[in-house]
Amino acid sequence: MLELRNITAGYDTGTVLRDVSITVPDNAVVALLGPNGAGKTTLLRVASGLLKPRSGQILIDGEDVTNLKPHQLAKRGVCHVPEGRGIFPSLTVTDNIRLQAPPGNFKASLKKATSVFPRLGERANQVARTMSGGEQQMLALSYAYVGNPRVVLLDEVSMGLAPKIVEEIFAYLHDLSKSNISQLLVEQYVGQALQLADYVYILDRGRISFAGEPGEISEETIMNSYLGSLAS
Ligand SMILES: Nc1ncnc2c1ncn2[C@@H]1O[C@H](COP(=O)(O)OP(=O)(O)OP(=O)(O)O)[C@@H](O)[C@H]1O
Repeated sequence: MLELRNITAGYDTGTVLRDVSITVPDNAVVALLGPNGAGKTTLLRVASGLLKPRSGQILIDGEDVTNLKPHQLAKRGVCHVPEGRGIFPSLTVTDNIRLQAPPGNFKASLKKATSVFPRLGERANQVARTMSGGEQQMLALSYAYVGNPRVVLLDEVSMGLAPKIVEEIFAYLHDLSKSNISQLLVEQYVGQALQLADYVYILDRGRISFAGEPGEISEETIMNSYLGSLAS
């Protein structure tokens, strides 16, 4: 279980998150929704160790891991698929997977990635930057399958993709949710995120404004809260 407890964090320009607490239980999908600029990406960066919080704690199974570096958190099973994909654009598909595979596990990882995403198998020797947006996103998502993580932090993985590819991506996330890997999902497709999620948090201007199960809140209420936030 991954827990962010009473997190306050921000940048030189100011505080972004104030006293934010969220829990990602084992084998659960947690959707983190909220309007632009609410602090969702910032919260994922705190969870993966890229941004140190000013106060608060990160806990894995109750153990305080707040001071661990990103690569140490990755070793503990936290896999971050950042906005903008986080792949190595000048490397081939195969080399990207090689870098993500656990030591000594490259061949098995390549096999796993290409069985989940056959398109990656067809493009194994292609340089990542020359692939379509959807293919690049599959490569980024394959990290969640090959690295053997416990929790995957997914930052707007559907961003900028055609509706058909978005559908495919959600189908993969659905598959992923059947394995014993948890997801913390930041998504602009609120309806799809609600369908997939076991728990939902809404972040508004750096604070949690709703925490509960998807059945407790409608897509319409969420969209209205986005509009309210923009208007004020
Ligand atoms: N590296 C940075 N330096 C300074 N300010 C930043 C930095 N990154 C983000 N911010 C600011 O922090 C606030 C929250 O940004 P963040 O990207 O976390 O929001 P978000 O909820 O993910 O938004 P979006 O849905 O638009 O991606 C914004 O006001 C943003 O301008």
